[in-house]
Amino acid sequence: MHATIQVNKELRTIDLSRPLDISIPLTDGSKNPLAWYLDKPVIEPVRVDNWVGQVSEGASVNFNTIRFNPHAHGTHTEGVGHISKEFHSVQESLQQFFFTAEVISVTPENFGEDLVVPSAQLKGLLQGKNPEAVIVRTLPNTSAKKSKNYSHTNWPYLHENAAKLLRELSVKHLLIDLPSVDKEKDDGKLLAHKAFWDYPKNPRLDATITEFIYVPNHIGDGSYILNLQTANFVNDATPSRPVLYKLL
Ligand SMILES: N[C@@H](CC(=O)c1ccccc1NC=O)C(=O)O
Repeated sequence: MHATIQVNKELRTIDLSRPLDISIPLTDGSKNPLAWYLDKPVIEPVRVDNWVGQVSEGASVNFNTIRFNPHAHGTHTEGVGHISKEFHSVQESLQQFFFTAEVISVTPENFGEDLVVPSAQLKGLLQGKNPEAVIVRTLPNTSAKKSKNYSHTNWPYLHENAAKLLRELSVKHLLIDLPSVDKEKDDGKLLAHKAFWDYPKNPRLDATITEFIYVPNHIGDGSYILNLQTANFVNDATPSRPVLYKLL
């Protein structure tokens, strides 16, 4: 099924039968990716007295309870409520689900002991484009990202000015293939989160950050339509499933 959509004044076509999924599936397996010092998710049948919620154990249905953390266990989308004193559900920040998007591949640069994506690199890669969403793939891009335990690894992060640049370009949705856009252990500074959301000065309630995506190498850099869907959890963050469609 093809859909023709109007993007600004141009008509563009996408093929809905060719979704490019850039989420990481959440499982209770030992290969599920991890961060923030948590153990893997738990998916287990409900047990009440002698009853086990599993068809192979005699129940009529499979009836699992899932225990997981959206920030630690895979692809998730968050709003400014992730860092604010006041409660804000990410759902307040995501009320439309299709966006113009640009995939860029960045090479984090040495910065003291850290690897950082500087503003100038983002600026160069965006080539003056003005998408609603920017999808950041960090290089090297290996499939090990889908099953990595990131705890205590000091992963690469966006320089505060890189996040600020995206805000100044009015980018509403920032997606990245790391557990956080910020440094793992930063004493709570969260500089890139704050710069992107303009928090606390002028909090951007209509902007989201999606972390822990994986952009397979067969998806080239360039322009796409992004469908960003989440489970409807009322929380600062929720598991999400970003899907790209190539512009034909
Ligand atoms: N970088 C922060 C910690 C942080 O961001 C964080 C810590 C535990 C669980 C989740 C965190 N951030 C998640 O998005 C710090 O070092 O204080």
